[in-house]
Amino acid sequence: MRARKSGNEQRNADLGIIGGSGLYEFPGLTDPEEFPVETPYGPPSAPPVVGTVGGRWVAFLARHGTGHRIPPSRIPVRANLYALKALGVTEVVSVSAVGSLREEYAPGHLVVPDQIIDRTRGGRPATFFSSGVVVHVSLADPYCPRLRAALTDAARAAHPTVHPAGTYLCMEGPQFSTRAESQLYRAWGMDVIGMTAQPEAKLAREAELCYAGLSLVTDYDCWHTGHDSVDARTVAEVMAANVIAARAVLSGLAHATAPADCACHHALDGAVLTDPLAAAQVPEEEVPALLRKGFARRG
Ligand SMILES: CSC[C@H]1O[C@H](OP(=O)(O)O)[C@H](O)[C@@H]1O
Ligand SMILES: Nc1ncnc2[nH]cnc12
Repeated sequence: MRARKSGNEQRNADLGIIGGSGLYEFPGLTDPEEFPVETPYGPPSAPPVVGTVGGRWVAFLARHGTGHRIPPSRIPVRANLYALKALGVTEVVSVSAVGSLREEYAPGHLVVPDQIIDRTRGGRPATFFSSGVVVHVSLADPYCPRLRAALTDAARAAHPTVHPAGTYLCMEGPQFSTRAESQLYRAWGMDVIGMTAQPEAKLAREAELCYAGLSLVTDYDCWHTGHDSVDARTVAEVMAANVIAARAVLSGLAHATAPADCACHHALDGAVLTDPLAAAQVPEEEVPALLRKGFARRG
Protein backbone atom coordinates (compact mmCIF):
# COMPACT_ATOMS: atom_id res chain seq x y z
CA MET A 1 0.00 0.00 0.00
CA ARG A 2 1.22 3.49 -0.82
CA ALA A 3 2.21 5.69 2.10
CA ARG A 4 -0.26 8.43 2.92
CA LYS A 5 0.73 12.04 3.24
CA SER A 6 -0.24 12.58 6.86
CA GLY A 7 1.69 12.73 10.10
CA ASN A 8 4.17 10.15 11.30
CA GLU A 9 2.28 6.92 10.83
CA GLN A 10 3.39 5.95 7.35
CA ARG A 11 5.16 2.61 7.30
CA ASN A 12 5.81 2.23 3.63
CA ALA A 13 9.40 3.12 2.81
CA ASP A 14 12.08 0.63 3.83
CA LEU A 15 15.31 1.93 2.28
CA GLY A 16 16.42 5.41 3.27
CA ILE A 17 18.97 7.46 1.34
CA ILE A 18 20.59 10.52 2.83
CA GLY A 19 22.05 12.60 0.04
CA GLY A 20 25.07 14.73 0.86
CA SER A 21 26.89 17.51 -0.96
CA GLY A 22 25.96 17.36 -4.64
CA LEU A 23 23.20 14.77 -4.24
CA TYR A 24 20.11 16.81 -3.54
CA GLU A 25 17.54 14.65 -5.29
CA PHE A 26 17.12 11.14 -6.58
CA PRO A 27 15.48 11.24 -10.02
CA GLY A 28 15.52 7.42 -10.16
CA LEU A 29 12.41 7.35 -7.94
CA THR A 30 9.23 6.26 -9.65
CA ASP A 31 6.14 8.25 -8.65
CA PRO A 32 7.99 10.42 -6.11
CA GLU A 33 6.03 12.24 -3.45
CA GLU A 34 7.15 14.58 -0.68
CA PHE A 35 6.26 13.54 2.85
CA PRO A 36 6.62 16.42 5.30
CA VAL A 37 7.25 14.62 8.62
CA GLU A 38 7.09 16.29 12.01
CA THR A 39 9.56 14.96 14.57
CA PRO A 40 10.13 15.54 18.29
CA TYR A 41 13.50 17.00 17.24
CA GLY A 42 12.13 19.62 14.88
CA PRO A 43 11.88 19.38 11.11
CA PRO A 44 14.34 17.25 9.13
CA SER A 45 16.80 18.98 6.78
CA ALA A 46 14.20 18.70 4.00
CA PRO A 47 10.97 16.77 3.55
CA PRO A 48 11.74 13.15 2.63
CA VAL A 49 10.70 12.18 -0.89
CA VAL A 50 9.24 8.68 -1.15
CA GLY A 51 8.98 6.61 -4.32
CA THR A 52 9.90 3.20 -5.68
CA VAL A 53 13.08 1.87 -7.23
CA GLY A 54 12.98 -1.70 -8.47
CA GLY A 55 10.70 -3.40 -6.00
CA ARG A 56 11.62 -1.22 -3.06
CA TRP A 57 10.08 1.80 -1.46
CA VAL A 58 12.80 4.37 -1.01
CA ALA A 59 12.80 7.56 1.05
CA PHE A 60 15.32 10.20 -0.04
CA LEU A 61 16.38 13.04 2.25
CA ALA A 62 18.79 15.88 1.36
CA ARG A 63 21.17 16.22 4.32
CA HIS A 64 22.05 19.87 3.78
CA GLY A 65 18.48 20.85 2.89
CA THR A 66 17.07 22.27 -0.31
CA GLY A 67 19.67 24.47 -1.98
CA HIS A 68 22.42 23.29 0.44
CA ARG A 69 21.60 25.71 3.25
CA ILE A 70 22.57 23.72 6.38
CA PRO A 71 26.23 23.53 7.43
CA PRO A 72 27.60 20.23 8.79
CA SER A 73 27.51 21.33 12.44
CA ARG A 74 23.82 22.32 12.20
CA ILE A 75 22.38 19.30 10.44
CA PRO A 76 19.32 18.09 12.41
CA VAL A 77 20.62 14.53 12.45
CA ARG A 78 18.16 13.26 15.04
CA ALA A 79 15.22 14.70 13.10
CA ASN A 80 16.53 13.24 9.83
CA LEU A 81 16.87 9.71 11.21
CA TYR A 82 13.64 9.92 13.17
CA ALA A 83 11.81 11.08 10.02
CA LEU A 84 13.16 8.13 8.04
CA LYS A 85 12.31 5.68 10.80
CA ALA A 86 8.81 7.14 11.07
CA LEU A 87 8.37 6.39 7.37
CA GLY A 88 9.23 2.75 8.08
CA VAL A 89 12.85 2.82 6.93
CA THR A 90 15.03 0.03 8.32
CA GLU A 91 18.20 0.56 6.22
CA VAL A 92 19.95 3.86 5.58
CA VAL A 93 22.59 4.57 2.96
CA SER A 94 24.43 7.79 3.65
CA VAL A 95 26.05 9.42 0.61
CA SER A 96 28.98 11.77 1.24
CA ALA A 97 31.63 13.78 -0.51
CA VAL A 98 34.99 13.06 1.11
CA GLY A 99 38.58 14.14 0.83
CA SER A 100 41.23 11.47 0.39
CA LEU A 101 44.04 11.04 2.90
CA ARG A 102 45.76 8.31 0.91
CA GLU A 103 47.26 8.31 -2.60
CA GLU A 104 45.38 5.18 -3.75
CA TYR A 105 41.96 6.71 -3.00
CA ALA A 106 41.86 9.12 -5.91
CA PRO A 107 39.25 11.73 -6.80
CA GLY A 108 36.41 10.00 -8.64
CA HIS A 109 36.80 6.75 -6.69
CA LEU A 110 34.09 5.33 -4.42
CA VAL A 111 34.69 4.16 -0.86
CA VAL A 112 32.44 2.09 1.40
CA PRO A 113 33.98 2.94 4.78
CA ASP A 114 34.09 0.42 7.60
CA GLN A 115 35.33 2.60 10.46
CA ILE A 116 35.00 6.14 11.78
CA ILE A 117 37.12 8.39 13.97
CA ASP A 118 34.99 11.13 15.48
CA ARG A 119 36.75 14.50 15.66
CA THR A 120 33.60 16.58 15.98
CA ARG A 121 33.69 18.93 18.94
CA GLY A 122 30.71 17.80 20.99
CA GLY A 123 28.35 20.54 19.85
CA ARG A 124 26.12 18.23 17.81
CA PRO A 125 23.20 16.57 19.61
CA ALA A 126 24.47 13.00 19.53
CA THR A 127 22.03 10.79 21.39
CA PHE A 128 18.31 10.06 21.48
CA PHE A 129 18.70 9.01 25.11
CA SER A 130 19.91 11.97 27.14
CA SER A 131 17.30 11.89 29.87
CA GLY A 132 15.47 9.29 31.95
CA VAL A 133 17.12 6.24 30.45
CA VAL A 134 20.76 5.22 30.04
CA VAL A 135 21.71 3.48 26.80
CA HIS A 136 25.20 2.52 25.62
CA VAL A 137 25.08 1.08 22.09
CA SER A 138 28.06 -0.76 20.63
CA LEU A 139 29.86 1.13 17.89
CA ALA A 140 32.65 -1.41 17.38
CA ASP A 141 31.42 -1.68 13.80
CA PRO A 142 29.75 1.67 13.22
CA TYR A 143 28.55 0.64 9.77
CA CYS A 144 26.30 -2.38 9.20
CA PRO A 145 28.49 -5.17 7.72
CA ARG A 146 25.52 -6.72 5.91
CA LEU A 147 24.42 -3.47 4.23
CA ARG A 148 28.06 -2.57 3.48
CA ALA A 149 28.52 -5.86 1.62
CA ALA A 150 25.39 -5.27 -0.49
CA LEU A 151 26.41 -1.66 -1.14
CA THR A 152 29.92 -2.70 -2.16
CA ASP A 153 28.48 -5.21 -4.66
CA ALA A 154 26.18 -2.55 -6.10
CA ALA A 155 29.05 -0.06 -6.27
CA ARG A 156 31.29 -2.54 -8.08
CA ALA A 157 28.55 -3.25 -10.60
CA ALA A 158 28.25 0.46 -11.40
CA HIS A 159 31.74 1.89 -11.01
CA PRO A 160 35.27 0.81 -12.00
CA THR A 161 37.08 1.81 -8.79
CA VAL A 162 35.52 0.94 -5.46
CA HIS A 163 37.43 0.68 -2.18
CA PRO A 164 35.49 -1.76 0.03
CA ALA A 165 36.85 -0.40 3.32
CA GLY A 166 38.36 2.69 4.87
CA THR A 167 38.38 4.79 7.98
CA TYR A 168 36.37 7.99 7.69
CA LEU A 169 37.71 10.79 9.85
CA CYS A 170 34.80 13.05 10.75
CA MET A 171 36.06 16.58 11.45
CA GLU A 172 34.11 19.54 12.73
CA GLY A 173 33.05 21.86 9.95
CA PRO A 174 32.48 23.96 8.08
CA GLN A 175 36.11 24.91 7.35
CA PHE A 176 38.59 22.54 5.74
CA SER A 177 41.61 21.18 7.64
CA THR A 178 44.95 22.84 8.13
CA ARG A 179 47.88 21.13 6.41
CA ALA A 180 49.19 20.03 9.82
CA GLU A 181 45.83 18.44 10.64
CA SER A 182 45.70 16.72 7.27
CA GLN A 183 49.20 15.31 7.77
CA LEU A 184 48.34 14.23 11.32
CA TYR A 185 45.28 12.31 10.09
CA ARG A 186 47.45 10.62 7.46
CA ALA A 187 49.97 9.67 10.13
CA TRP A 188 47.10 8.16 12.10
CA GLY A 189 46.31 5.94 9.11
CA MET A 190 42.99 7.57 8.23
CA ASP A 191 41.71 7.03 4.69
CA VAL A 192 39.07 9.67 3.98
CA ILE A 193 37.86 12.86 5.62
CA GLY A 194 34.43 14.42 5.80
CA MET A 195 32.19 16.28 8.22
CA THR A 196 28.99 14.27 8.49
CA ALA A 197 29.48 10.59 9.40
CA GLN A 198 29.00 11.39 13.07
CA PRO A 199 26.72 11.56 14.90
CA GLU A 200 24.75 10.07 11.98
CA ALA A 201 26.22 6.57 12.40
CA LYS A 202 25.78 6.56 16.16
CA LEU A 203 22.20 7.85 16.03
CA ALA A 204 21.33 5.29 13.36
CA ARG A 205 22.55 2.56 15.69
CA GLU A 206 20.53 3.99 18.59
CA ALA A 207 17.48 4.01 16.31
CA GLU A 208 18.20 0.35 15.43
CA LEU A 209 18.67 1.18 11.75
CA CYS A 210 21.17 -0.50 9.44
CA TYR A 211 23.56 2.20 8.25
CA ALA A 212 26.22 2.22 5.52
CA GLY A 213 28.13 4.99 3.79
CA LEU A 214 28.81 5.59 0.12
CA SER A 215 31.69 8.05 0.01
CA LEU A 216 32.69 9.78 -3.23
CA VAL A 217 36.25 11.00 -3.21
CA THR A 218 36.35 14.57 -4.46
CA ASP A 219 39.86 15.79 -3.54
CA TYR A 220 43.17 15.13 -1.80
CA ASP A 221 42.40 17.54 1.04
CA CYS A 222 45.53 19.71 1.42
CA TRP A 223 48.36 17.23 2.03
CA HIS A 224 49.19 16.22 -1.56
CA THR A 225 52.07 18.21 -3.06
CA GLY A 226 50.89 17.34 -6.58
CA HIS A 227 47.36 18.70 -6.10
CA ASP A 228 45.84 22.02 -5.11
CA SER A 229 44.36 22.26 -1.63
CA VAL A 230 40.68 21.43 -1.51
CA ASP A 231 38.08 24.13 -1.93
CA ALA A 232 34.29 23.93 -1.94
CA ARG A 233 33.98 24.66 -5.65
CA THR A 234 36.22 21.70 -6.52
CA VAL A 235 34.15 19.41 -4.30
CA ALA A 236 30.96 20.59 -6.02
CA GLU A 237 32.46 20.13 -9.51
CA VAL A 238 33.77 16.62 -8.83
CA MET A 239 30.48 15.62 -7.22
CA ALA A 240 28.55 16.97 -10.22
CA ALA A 241 30.70 14.77 -12.47
CA ASN A 242 30.07 11.69 -10.32
CA VAL A 243 26.48 12.09 -9.25
CA ILE A 244 25.19 9.86 -12.05
CA ALA A 245 27.47 7.05 -10.83
CA ALA A 246 26.23 7.51 -7.26
CA ARG A 247 22.62 7.28 -8.40
CA ALA A 248 23.42 4.16 -10.42
CA VAL A 249 24.90 2.52 -7.32
CA LEU A 250 21.85 3.37 -5.23
CA SER A 251 19.46 2.20 -7.91
CA GLY A 252 21.44 -1.05 -8.29
CA LEU A 253 21.29 -1.59 -4.53
CA ALA A 254 17.54 -1.09 -4.46
CA HIS A 255 17.04 -3.49 -7.36
CA ALA A 256 19.34 -6.16 -5.91
CA THR A 257 18.17 -6.22 -2.30
CA ALA A 258 15.10 -6.68 -0.15
CA PRO A 259 14.47 -5.69 3.46
CA ALA A 260 16.04 -8.23 5.79
CA ASP A 261 16.30 -8.77 9.51
CA CYS A 262 19.67 -7.74 10.90
CA ALA A 263 21.50 -7.44 14.20
CA CYS A 264 21.29 -3.64 13.79
CA HIS A 265 17.53 -3.89 14.35
CA HIS A 266 18.28 -5.29 17.80
CA ALA A 267 21.04 -2.85 18.73
CA LEU A 268 19.41 -1.95 22.03
CA ASP A 269 19.54 -5.55 23.26
CA GLY A 270 21.85 -5.42 26.23
CA ALA A 271 22.45 -1.68 25.74
CA VAL A 272 19.86 -0.31 28.18
CA LEU A 273 21.15 -0.08 31.75
CA THR A 274 18.04 1.50 33.21
CA ASP A 275 15.66 -0.79 35.05
CA PRO A 276 13.03 -1.93 32.48
CA LEU A 277 10.11 -0.76 34.61
CA ALA A 278 11.67 2.68 35.02
CA ALA A 279 12.54 2.82 31.32
CA ALA A 280 8.94 1.97 30.41
CA GLN A 281 7.78 4.98 32.45
CA VAL A 282 10.01 7.55 30.77
CA PRO A 283 7.68 10.22 29.36
CA GLU A 284 7.10 10.35 25.62
CA GLU A 285 8.64 13.88 25.60
CA GLU A 286 11.96 12.40 26.76
CA VAL A 287 12.04 9.27 24.60
CA PRO A 288 9.42 8.87 21.85
CA ALA A 289 7.67 5.48 21.62
CA LEU A 290 9.14 4.90 18.17
CA LEU A 291 12.62 4.72 19.69
CA ARG A 292 11.92 2.68 22.79
CA LYS A 293 10.85 -0.63 21.28
CA GLY A 294 14.27 -2.04 22.18
CA PHE A 295 13.74 -1.20 25.86
CA ALA A 296 11.66 -4.32 26.34
CA ARG A 297 14.56 -6.43 25.07
CA ARG A 298 17.01 -5.55 27.82
CA GLY A 299 19.07 -8.66 27.11
C1 LIG B 1 31.10 20.99 0.17
S1 LIG B 1 32.57 20.36 0.83
C2 LIG B 1 32.30 19.89 2.48
C3 LIG B 1 31.03 19.20 2.80
O1 LIG B 1 30.83 18.09 1.90
C4 LIG B 1 30.65 16.93 2.68
O2 LIG B 1 29.27 16.84 2.99
P1 LIG B 1 28.44 15.50 2.87
O3 LIG B 1 29.08 14.49 3.79
O4 LIG B 1 27.06 15.85 3.30
O5 LIG B 1 28.52 15.06 1.42
C5 LIG B 1 31.48 17.21 3.91
O6 LIG B 1 31.19 16.32 4.97
C6 LIG B 1 31.15 18.64 4.19
O7 LIG B 1 29.94 18.77 4.89
N1 LIG C 1 38.85 17.54 2.14
C1 LIG C 1 37.67 17.46 2.75
N2 LIG C 1 37.58 17.68 4.08
C2 LIG C 1 36.38 17.58 4.71
N3 LIG C 1 35.24 17.30 4.08
C3 LIG C 1 35.28 17.09 2.77
N4 LIG C 1 34.32 16.78 1.89
C4 LIG C 1 34.88 16.67 0.68
N5 LIG C 1 36.21 16.90 0.74
C5 LIG C 1 36.48 17.16 2.04
